[in-house]
Amino acid sequence: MLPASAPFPLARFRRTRRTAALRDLTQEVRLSVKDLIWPVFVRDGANLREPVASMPGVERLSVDLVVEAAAKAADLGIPAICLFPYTDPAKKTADCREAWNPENLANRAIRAIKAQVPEIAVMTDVALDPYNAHGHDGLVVDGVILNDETVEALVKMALVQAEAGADILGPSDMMDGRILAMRQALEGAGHKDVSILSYAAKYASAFYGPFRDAVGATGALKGDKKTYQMNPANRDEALRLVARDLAEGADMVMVKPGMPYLDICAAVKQTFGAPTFAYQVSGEYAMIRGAALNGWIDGEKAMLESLLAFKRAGCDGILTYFAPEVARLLRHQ
Ligand SMILES: NCc1[nH]cc(CCC(=O)O)c1CC(=O)O
Repeated sequence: MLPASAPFPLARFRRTRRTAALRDLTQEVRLSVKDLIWPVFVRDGANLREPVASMPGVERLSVDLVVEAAAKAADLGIPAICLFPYTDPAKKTADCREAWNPENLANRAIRAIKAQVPEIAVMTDVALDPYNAHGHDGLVVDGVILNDETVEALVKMALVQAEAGADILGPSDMMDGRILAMRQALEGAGHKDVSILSYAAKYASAFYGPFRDAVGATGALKGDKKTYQMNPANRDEALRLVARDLAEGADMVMVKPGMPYLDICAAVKQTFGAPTFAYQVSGEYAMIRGAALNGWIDGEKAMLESLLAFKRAGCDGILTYFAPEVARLLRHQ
């Protein structure tokens, strides 16, 4: 459809921009607190908060403080929180067994939040990178990231997360076949109502740098993730991956990173009409926050504009480290 318009001066586009009321009336998409998923970093200990140097304003929180943060997020109306553990290096092993320890940090955090703030949806990260010393999302043998063996490990990890009470599993590993394997295992174990939000189109991106700092994986990563994460040049492949993951039983899909991949967000939503999310990743956060802290841009306006752009692209929601701040700003709009 080509939007119709009369020739000038019959059409004057500035008429509907003249006042705030007219601009509000003709606004096409809106950002709501209900669109937000808040990623948080969890660490061991009690009453501990630790700043993440490359993400000013973001902290790693001990489980007790994550529960408090979840309660605040729920009060603000944020529907979901997504947990990323900062794992004790002593617990990292080649076989990644801490990943399916029911008492690991992530699972303790899930249980604590669900016990005290049941109304907020808890999303997890399903990938092995917090649990091995090399920082890869899968099992590594002789420098090769194994696919099928990793999928078996991810299934065990997914099951303990579901057991701990997770509402949404977030496989971020980019192995092939993991959605079907997880979905079948969940059905078999009686977790038929646990959702999977597949990181379906996840690109091998430089924008994850600050996150790897936050989870303590920066120095550790050997090489890069290009044999499993996508080539930033590819668009058709993203659509094939989304089709595949939906066919394997994903309830929702994600494009990641966000801002440099809005074309992919739009194509995914238009093609499949499935619940589509974007992850405004750590490097995107750092760019906006860093420029704002230097006085180079208006941070609040830039964060709101960046998130509105995801809605315009067709996303149903956004994972963003700005979630609580944005929720507060939206209350006063
Ligand atoms: N399983 C790894 C994972 N899960 C989420 C992110 C990145 C999130 C961000 O940058 O904010 C990453 C990093 C990576 O793939 O190396």
